[in-house]
Amino acid sequence: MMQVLSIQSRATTKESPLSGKLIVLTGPSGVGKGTLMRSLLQRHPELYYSVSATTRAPRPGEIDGKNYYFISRSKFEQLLAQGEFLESAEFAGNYYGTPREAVLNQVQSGQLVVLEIELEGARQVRTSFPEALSIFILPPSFEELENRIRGRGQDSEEAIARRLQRAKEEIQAADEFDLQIVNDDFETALNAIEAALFG
Ligand SMILES: Nc1nc2c(ncn2[C@@H]2O[C@H](COP(=O)(O)OP(=O)(O)O)[C@@H](O)[C@H]2O)c(=O)[nH]1
Ligand SMILES: Nc1ncnc2c1ncn2[C@@H]1O[C@H](COP(=O)(O)OP(=O)(O)O)[C@@H](O)[C@H]1O
Repeated sequence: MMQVLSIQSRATTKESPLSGKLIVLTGPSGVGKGTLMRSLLQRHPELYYSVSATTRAPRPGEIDGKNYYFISRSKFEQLLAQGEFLESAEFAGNYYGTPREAVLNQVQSGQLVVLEIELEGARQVRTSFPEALSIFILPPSFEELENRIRGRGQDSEEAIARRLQRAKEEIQAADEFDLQIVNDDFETALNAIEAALFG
């Protein structure tokens, strides 16, 4: 369960200068972000992967505190009101948010911190952390995206429909990001992310 973090006082909307590096990874549901992140973390365990809070129910195999902090809507709204999130958004009927203090501490201690977040959250981070590196993961085609989200077998028909509708809007925004990487061949995409992070 996520600890309620100490309240951060913020004089300005811009966060303090960073000594580490913040990376934002965004892409439509089902494109392969989670799979890419798991492989990247296996190659680079020194990366700090920001665990988000969400009101979505856990999928089979998802662990509280590892994949997400799974919390109630009232808890999420309490944390949001207390300014505990670096960014937050509603996506497909659930809330998602990045714990502010954990991320700031890690970046300010010189870590490479990865946020795997959707488009609205990425836009908020772009405002408060203009120096963050933002990467958008694209599917090779919309049909392939649908095949993957169905193939994953973890979303209801209603959830799939909502996610695919949102995916059309998100893909239109890909050019807002510093880098667009097509996740067609998995290893190629993984190597491209690695090259972006480590040069
Ligand atoms: N804004 C924001 N989006 C998040 C956060 N955590 C996860 N997301 C995004 O929420 C969307 C839905 O995530 P999830 O329910 O795990 O579904 P999936 O993308 O199909 O695996 C994805 O685009 C995630 O990248 C967060 O803390 N903030
Ligand atoms: N390059 C790829 N080619 C084919 N299938 C992929 C590829 N990358 C991921 N997948 C599969 O697509 C599905 C969705 O991947 P996932 O990582 O859950 O997406 P996201 O986290 O973006 O929602 C999973 O079944 C995953 O194994």
